[in-house]
Amino acid sequence: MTDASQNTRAGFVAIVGKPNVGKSTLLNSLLGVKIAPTSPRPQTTRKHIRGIYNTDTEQIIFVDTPGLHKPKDALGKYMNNEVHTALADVDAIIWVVDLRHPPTDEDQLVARQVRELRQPLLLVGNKVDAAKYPDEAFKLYRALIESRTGDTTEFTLSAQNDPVAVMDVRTSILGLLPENPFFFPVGAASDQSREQWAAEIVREEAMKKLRDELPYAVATRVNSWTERDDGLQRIEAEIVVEKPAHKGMVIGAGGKQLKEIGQAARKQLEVFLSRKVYLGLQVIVIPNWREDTEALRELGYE
Ligand SMILES: Nc1nc2c(ncn2[C@@H]2O[C@H](COP(=O)(O)OP(=O)(O)OP(=O)(O)O)[C@@H](O)[C@H]2O)c(=O)[nH]1
Repeated sequence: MTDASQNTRAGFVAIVGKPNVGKSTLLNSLLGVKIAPTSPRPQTTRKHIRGIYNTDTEQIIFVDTPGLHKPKDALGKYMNNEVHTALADVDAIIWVVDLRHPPTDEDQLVARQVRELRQPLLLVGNKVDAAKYPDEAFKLYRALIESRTGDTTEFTLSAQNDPVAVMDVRTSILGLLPENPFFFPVGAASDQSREQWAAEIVREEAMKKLRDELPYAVATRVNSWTERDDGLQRIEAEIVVEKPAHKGMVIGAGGKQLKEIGQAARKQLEVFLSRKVYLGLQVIVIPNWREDTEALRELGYE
């Protein structure tokens, strides 16, 4: 009998870091395909999204954690729980920091978590392309975890436009994988359903357009997805807001903003699906959904 586990190595890797440092961007480059949503606003990644990288004999399962922050409401608490769950049982941790700035309180919070963990750590100093004093900044981040006992490997890079450096990170991770059979069938790129993926793209585009506090009160879901004989993908989605007053803000004067959100999302979906897409978008109100455990579950935050 052949035992696949003799020849294969596989493991889980968590990506941590405060909001907006480039975790999703790094994950996307590590995978080579777009999985997690990226946008210029912090806290875009609310879901526990995994991406999987396969070679013939190796499998890396990435756990993309939401930004660590001080919980303000039920959603915030959910997010911090996610971070703990993600870190408890992984084989390696990638901590992403933004080299454009020295560490903040939020980085200290992440560092406190990372310090306690014995797994190998990859400290990734990101956005070096836009950093004035990257070496000085890196020193300050390194100092936050001086007392750590586990191995630390350091990288300075630009997740956005330095694929060669990102490949070094991936090679380093591959070297850390324990002997294991594959956890997921080869060919699986993500454990998200296509509906969840499309909903994230709609949310990403909505958040780019919306201003101030509103984006954090926006959730999205896809209610139906059908394929016509000619290949057209018909997707019906909802943007969920928590107050009636927010509805109009999302729709915009004469429906202009909703139309723009829909167009931008449709374009993205068409690129990734290589198919024509019809995207139907509705805005609905679920009062205070962020405080409502039931609604959070319904919207996929569990
Ligand atoms: N200049 C520069 N910007 C980058 C780089 N990597 C990411 N960014 C930008 O930083 C912003 C945040 O990137 P994300 O990947 O969404 O960050 P994140 O850490 O996943 O954010 P959250 O989901 O809020 O936790 C986006 O506007 C990215 O385009 C980089 O290497 N250089």
